[in-house]
Order: sequence, then structure tokens, then C-alpha cells
Amino acid sequence: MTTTTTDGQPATAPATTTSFAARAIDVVKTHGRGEAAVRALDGASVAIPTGRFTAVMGPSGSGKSTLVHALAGLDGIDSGRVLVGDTDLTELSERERTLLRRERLGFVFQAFNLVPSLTAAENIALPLTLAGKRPDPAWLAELVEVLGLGPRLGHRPSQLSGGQQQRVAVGRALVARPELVFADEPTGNLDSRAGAALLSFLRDATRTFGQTTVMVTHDPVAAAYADRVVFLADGRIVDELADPTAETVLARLARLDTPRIDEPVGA
Ligand SMILES: Nc1ncnc2c1ncn2[C@@H]1O[C@H](COP(=O)(O)OP(=O)(O)OP(=O)(O)O)[C@@H](O)[C@H]1O
Repeated sequence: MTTTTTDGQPATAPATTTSFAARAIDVVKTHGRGEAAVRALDGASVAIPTGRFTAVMGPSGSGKSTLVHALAGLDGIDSGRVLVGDTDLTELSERERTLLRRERLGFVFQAFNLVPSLTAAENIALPLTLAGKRPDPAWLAELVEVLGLGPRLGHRPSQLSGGQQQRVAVGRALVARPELVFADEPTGNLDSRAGAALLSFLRDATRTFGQTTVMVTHDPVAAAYADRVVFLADGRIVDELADPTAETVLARLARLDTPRIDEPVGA
């Protein structure tokens, strides 16, 4: 019998774990110690479906960045499990996590983090250069074309606008064809037009290339580019929304002030 879903999401009991690019299961993460300790994640569970664009929202301090850092293996966790594909990050050493990030994940941050002395082309190719590999020329050409960076490839970051720099950062995140791209407030330093162009690209990368993307954002308009939004409050996923619009996202955010639902998503 076929498992049916009402909204195109994977059913809650998937046949295999590989339909999820990443999963957090009952994750607890505390920052600091003693009296200063903050329980940033308090039993957070979330499943990131492969080939979809997921936005993570929630009030300031709700644990969004901590969740993404945990999913990406940038930070260890106190308890629970984090899986990238079928790999349990909690079973890996620090070095193995670093390798996994390099080989399987891509990152776009609010601060573009480009290397000032390298050209746009060199910045895009950097993850592969560091791994001693060369970019696939056809894929690189397609990326540069879609990102509209052709005429700027020889420029250094200081010679590029903020929007162009962020597009270089997106090219760098995608050049190695990672399983999963994490974007933390990627439009935070862009004007609304450059931000919209970047979000359209991230959405199109999902639809055209089957890229899996997880984006943290405060902005309901940005979240509306995603296929699905998950909402964090007090270190837990408390709600989710498929096929969001800015209006439905705003309405859900307003509801976060009401008693929480406490249903883990997809775990
Ligand atoms: N390195 C740290 N040391 C101590 N506390 C931290 C640290 N990082 C985060 N926190 C605390 O953990 C909680 C969750 O932080 P986190 O940055 O994950 O939230 P967020 O939802 O991403 O917030 P924002 O929307 O403001 O960026 C907050 O209370 C924050 O103050």
C-alpha cells in the first residue's frame, strides 16, 4: 500500500531514513556553565526532507542558530542524536565532523566570509581547491550563469556589491554539490532587491538541482520562499507550515506567544 501525504511532505514514518538530508532527534544543547548556563536546545527534534527548502524561524534566542550549528556538526550536543543522511554525527570525532562538513555540506552566512585577496572565481572554487580538487567545468559554468556572475569573476570582494558578494558566497556553498546547504540569515546584509534575487536563486536551486537547503531567517517574506517553515520556541520545534506565504508565517509567529504544541517534527 502506498503511504499518502496531504501536502507532499514525507509521511511521519518514512520507509528509509535516506529521505531526510538531516535529522535532529531530541537534541539538548547547553551553552555556558553553572549559573550562566543557557539551555539553547531543550529536546529539539526536526527532520529536513531531501531536495526541499526548509526555513527555520522563531523568536530571538529561541535556538535557531544553535539548531543549525548542531545539524551541521559545527557544535557538539549534550544529548540526543544528529544525523546527516545516515551518518550519526554524535558518533564522529571532531576531525571526522570537519571532513564531513567539507565534503557533504555547504554554508552561507550573513557575513559573506569571502577571502579578500582572492577573485570571485577563486572564492567560488575555494572548497574544492582546499580539498585538492578541481570544479566540474560544466557545473561551474551553470552556477556562474545562474548567479549572473560572469562579468565579475576576476573581481575581488572589495570590488563587488553586497549582493554580488553574497552570490559569490552562494556559488562557493554550491560548487562542490553538497548534500545540504545551510544558510543563516543570508539576506541580512542585503537590500530587499538583492535579497529577493538571492532567495529566488535558493528556491530555484531546490527545484532545478534538487538541492536541499536549510535557512534561518527572521523575515516572513524570506521564509515564504521556502517549501516549509519550522518554528522554534524555547529550544524546541513547536510548529511547522507547508507552502508558506508571508501572511501565514506571520500568523504562526503571532501564535508562538500562545501555549506550545510540543510535537516533534518527523522524529
Ligand atoms: N556561545 C554562547 N554562550 C552562551 N550562551 C549562548 C551562546 N550561543 C547562544 N547562546 C544562548 O543560547 C540561546 C539560543 O541562542 P541562538 O543563537 O541559538 O538563538 P537564535 O534563535 O538563533 O537567536 P537570534 O535570532 O537572536 O540569532 C540564547 O539564549 C543565547 O543567548
